[in-house]
Amino acid sequence: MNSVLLNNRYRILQELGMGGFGQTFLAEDTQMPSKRRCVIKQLKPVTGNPAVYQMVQERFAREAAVLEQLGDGNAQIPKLFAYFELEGQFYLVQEWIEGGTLGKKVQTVGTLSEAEVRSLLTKILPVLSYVHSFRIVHRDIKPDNIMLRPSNPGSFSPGEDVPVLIDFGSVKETMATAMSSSGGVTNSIAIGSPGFMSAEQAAGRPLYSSDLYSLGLTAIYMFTGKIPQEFPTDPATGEILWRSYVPRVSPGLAMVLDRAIRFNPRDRFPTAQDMLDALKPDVNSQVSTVAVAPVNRAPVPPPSPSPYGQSSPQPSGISPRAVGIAAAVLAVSFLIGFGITQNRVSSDSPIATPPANNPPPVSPPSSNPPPTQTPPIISQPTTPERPPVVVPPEEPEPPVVVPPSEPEPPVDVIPPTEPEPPVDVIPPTEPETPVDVIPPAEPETPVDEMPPSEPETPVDVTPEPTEPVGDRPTPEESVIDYYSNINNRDYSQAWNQLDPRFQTTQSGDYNTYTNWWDSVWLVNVQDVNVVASTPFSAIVDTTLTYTMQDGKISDETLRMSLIWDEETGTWAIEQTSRL
Ligand SMILES: Nc1ncnc2c1ncn2[C@@H]1O[C@H](COP(=O)(O)OP(=O)(O)OP(=O)(O)O)[C@@H](O)[C@H]1O
Repeated sequence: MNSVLLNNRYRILQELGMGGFGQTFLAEDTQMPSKRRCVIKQLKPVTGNPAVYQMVQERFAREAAVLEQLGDGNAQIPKLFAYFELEGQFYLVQEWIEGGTLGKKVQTVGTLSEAEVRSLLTKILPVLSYVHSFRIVHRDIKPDNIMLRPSNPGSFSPGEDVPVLIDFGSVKETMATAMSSSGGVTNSIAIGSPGFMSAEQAAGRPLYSSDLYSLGLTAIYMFTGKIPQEFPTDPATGEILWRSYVPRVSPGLAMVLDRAIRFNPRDRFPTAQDMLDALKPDVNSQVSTVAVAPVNRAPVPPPSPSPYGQSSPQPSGISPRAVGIAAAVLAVSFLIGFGITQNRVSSDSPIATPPANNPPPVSPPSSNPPPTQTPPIISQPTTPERPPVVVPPEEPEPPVVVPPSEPEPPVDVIPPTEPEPPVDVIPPTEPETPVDVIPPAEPETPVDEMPPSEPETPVDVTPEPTEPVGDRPTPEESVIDYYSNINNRDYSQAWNQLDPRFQTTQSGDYNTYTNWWDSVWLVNVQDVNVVASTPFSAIVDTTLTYTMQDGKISDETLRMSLIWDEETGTWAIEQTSRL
């Protein structure tokens, strides 16, 4: 392969890694005067279906645009130099980051001191904050995906390392696009790395705080050289019990890490900035006691291949209990069901929908009869008089850089938060077969591979996925984005994805809407299937699994009517009804 120029331009110098979606190479760009080095990431889509492949192509182009934007705006994210498609495979050409990964460093020089851990966290959190401001969840924060670039190349001074985030999950997720057995679009696996991945992310619904969870476990790895699966968990709460392995950590930092890795996202820091603030000595006096723990410079055993072929650090001997923890997370995934994963809550993404059947337009599931709804009929083309996007008064429209809007963590852990139903709305009843998913039960069989979300071989497309018009989002994408907003507690964005008529006639008011959704911990989109569509309207059947705050789970399928709003360039949810 050395003599061959990839895309008539890039000379492959060396393979850097091989993962579940392809390979990563170090290459030189023969069309640059300097023959500068670059990293080429080759990605193979999982689908063999031509219709899905076209969708992958389009998503890949969009994700590449996001990666370009991210890399251009932050020195701690590799720049995207180019992207292309060749013989059915997709390629990203990225800036080569000098240095090694954090995982490699711990393996070679040993665990880090508290000062070093703090320093790295303080340098990484602003990058995560930046990434989240683009409404993107990285989804694969772990020691092997943090490069340490010496600030002074040539000298290796641990304190001066600048962490660089590599390997964003969104592109891999795009490659995982597949056709579900019902003909809808789905993702075949959850993206992330077992152990470092939170339960909600394993279930296909990553939140901003999922990255903070992974970062917290990465920090604990820096301290201990142990991957998350090596720690026991509290059987009652699901929390990872790591403190006894780092006896000399200062209480302040221990508290920060404890909160970052809480099982329930509501108990974590809502934003990267919050976590950064908590690390500052002036905010948390306990943190000011920087206990410099003696550094164990004994190298950590080298990693063995992870399920995705990534060089995740692995224990030399994983205890059965540790394996059980990983399996527990995956068990939760199974319980909730792997669904369509849309990590990026794109600003160009329209559409949203509340669980139809319920009272308020955007509310949690219920087994009660839904309010009478108009039968699903393809709606009229968008009326020119359609009012502009309504911004709820309670939550002003986020600024250009949209901050993550996860809810403030409650004081208590996983409180039953069934809100009072609105007067004119039938409250959702308890799901018939509640399943306890918080905390995860110890699974019987350890699983160290991500299971495919769609167990059956995909069936041919019926009907074809909607054809995007230009850069228009598809109805499927819009539905997915809507629920991503719900899961990210970005209610104002979700509310704006409802047609104004739907807002007033079905949802009651914005407060009702948010109260209802607050009773839902996670909505997992299992399947999105376009039943009929025109350029102006679409009927979409969406199968959802709701995990309530109290751990109960219920499923429902909604028939959603979407209309195209030319003014905002988005699909709006006009009405929903339960099938
Ligand atoms: N921009 C970069 N600069 C320098 N080295 C990089 C860069 N990107 C990746 N690498 C190196 O290549 C290795 C493998 O890359 P990467 O993690 O992106 O893919 P992978 O492990 O092959 O598969 P997967 O995408 O499934 O994780 C990394 O661990 C890192 O050492």
